[in-house]
Amino acid sequence: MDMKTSPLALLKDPTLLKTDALINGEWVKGSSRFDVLDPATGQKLADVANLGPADAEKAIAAANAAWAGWKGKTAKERSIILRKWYDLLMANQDDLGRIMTAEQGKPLAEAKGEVTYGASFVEWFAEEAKRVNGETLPQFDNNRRLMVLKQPIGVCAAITPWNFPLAMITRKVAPALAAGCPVIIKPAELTPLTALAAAELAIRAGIPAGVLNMITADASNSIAVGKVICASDVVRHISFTGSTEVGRILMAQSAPTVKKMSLELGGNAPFIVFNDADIDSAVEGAFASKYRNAGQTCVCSNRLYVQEGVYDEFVAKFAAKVKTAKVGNGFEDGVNQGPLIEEAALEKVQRHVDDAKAKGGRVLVGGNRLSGQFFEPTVVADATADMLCAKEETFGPFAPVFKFKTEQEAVDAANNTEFGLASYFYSRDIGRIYRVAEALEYGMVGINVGILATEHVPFGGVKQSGLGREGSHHGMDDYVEIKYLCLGDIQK
Ligand SMILES: O=CCCC(=O)O
Repeated sequence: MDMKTSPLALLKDPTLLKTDALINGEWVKGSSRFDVLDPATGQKLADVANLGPADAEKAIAAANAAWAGWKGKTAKERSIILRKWYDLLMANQDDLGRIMTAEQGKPLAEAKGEVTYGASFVEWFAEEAKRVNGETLPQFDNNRRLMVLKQPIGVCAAITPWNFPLAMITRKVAPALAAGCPVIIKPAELTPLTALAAAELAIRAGIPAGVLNMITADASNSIAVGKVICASDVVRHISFTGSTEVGRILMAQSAPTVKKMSLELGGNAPFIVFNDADIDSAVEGAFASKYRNAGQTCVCSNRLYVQEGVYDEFVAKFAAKVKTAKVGNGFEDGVNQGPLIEEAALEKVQRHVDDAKAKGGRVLVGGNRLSGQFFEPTVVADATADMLCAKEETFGPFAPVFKFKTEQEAVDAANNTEFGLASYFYSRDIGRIYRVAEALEYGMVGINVGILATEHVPFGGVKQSGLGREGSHHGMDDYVEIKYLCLGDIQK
C-alpha cells in the first residue's frame, strides 16, 4: 500500500484505520492477512487479519462470558453507551465516509449519507432499549397472577454484506446490544475497514470487552467461520443480509441447533408506472431507486413496468435523465455512479444486457463496460418476460423497461417471482393505490416514491426474500425471548 497516494492518507483521525480483528476487547492480528482493494482503482488499501474457525470459537466464548455483565446493566445504562456510539459515528462521519468510498466505491456524498443512515439505527435502538416492555395478563383464577417477560436471547451473530458496510451492521447490532445481547460480527471480506472503524468507535463509546467482537476473514475462511457460528449451541441468533442462496445454506447449517434467524435476502423489485402517474415524479423515483449505489442494493428496482399510454413519454424522459449520470471514482466531485464491487458483478450486468439485446431489447442508454470496474448506466426498452433480467436480480446499473396494458397484468408480472422484498408503483388514483398496494406480494411497497428505508420503519421481505424485520420497534423482536410467568398461591 502506498500511503502517499491512498485515499486513506487523508483521514482526519488515522487511528480509525484498523486492520486487525477484535476479540474480547483485544485487536487480533491473525496468522495470515488478506488484501482489501479500492474497486475504483484496483489499488491495495490495507491488509486485514484473516481469522479462522478457532478464532471464531474464541469470539463466541468471549461473547458468552460477557453476556451476564451486559444483560445485567440497566436498559438505561446500555442506552447511554449506544447513544455515545451514535455520537462518535456522527462525529467521525467524514472519515467513515472516506473509508467506505475507498473500499466500497460509492460516491463520497452517498457514503456520508450511509454513515447518517447507519448511525440512525444506533440512535433509534438506544431509545428502544428503554421500551422492551413486558405484559401483565388477566388471570384465569384469582389465586394466580400472569406475566410476560422479555429477556435477551443470548449470543448473536451478524453476517453482513459489502453494499452497506456500516448500515447493515448497525441495523443488526444496535438492537442486539440494546436488548442485552453480546454480538459477533463477520463483516464482508470486501469491506472490512468501515466495520473495523465502527468497532473502534464502539470501544471508545464504552462497549465492554467481549460484548462486541469482529471476525474478519477472507472468502474461504468466511465460509469456515460461518459454519462454526451456525453449529454453535451458544449462538442463539443469526442475522444475515445477502443472497437467498447463502441464506438457505445458513438456515440449513443452523437447523441442528434450532436458532432464531433474521434473513434479509435477494430481491427482484418491480417498479410500476400507471397511465395516471405523475411521469416526471416517476422518472425521478426510478432514477433514484435504480441507480443508487450503482444498482447494488437489495431494494433497487430491477424491472420497470410502464403502462402503454405513457410508455413512450416515460422511456424518453427516463433515458434523458439517465444520460446525465456521471460515472467515475467516488471521490471526484459530481460523480453519482461509482465502480461495481468486483469482476463477477460486471460480468453479470453484461450478461443481462446482452441477453436482453439478443431477445429484442432496444438499448437507449449505455449497454457496455467502461474501463476498470465501471459500467455505463444502461436503459433497455421493449423488455420481455423471457429475458434473464425479468427473473434474476441484476444488482447493477441496468434498467429494463417492460410495457403492460392492464393493472392486473402489471400485478401478475410483479408477483411472478420467488422474491418479495421491495416494490414500487406510481399512480394518482386512490382506489388503485389501495388495490395494488394490497395485491403486491412484497414486504415493502413504495407508492409514488423511489426510496423507502429509514430507521423507524420495518425493513424486510416475504417469500424467499427473508425472515423478520429490521429497524422500527419490530426490529427488537428477534433479539428477545418471551417468557411466561404463572405465579400461584396469591391468596395464602
Ligand atoms: O441492500 C440492502 C439494504 C438497502 C437499504 O437499507 O436501503
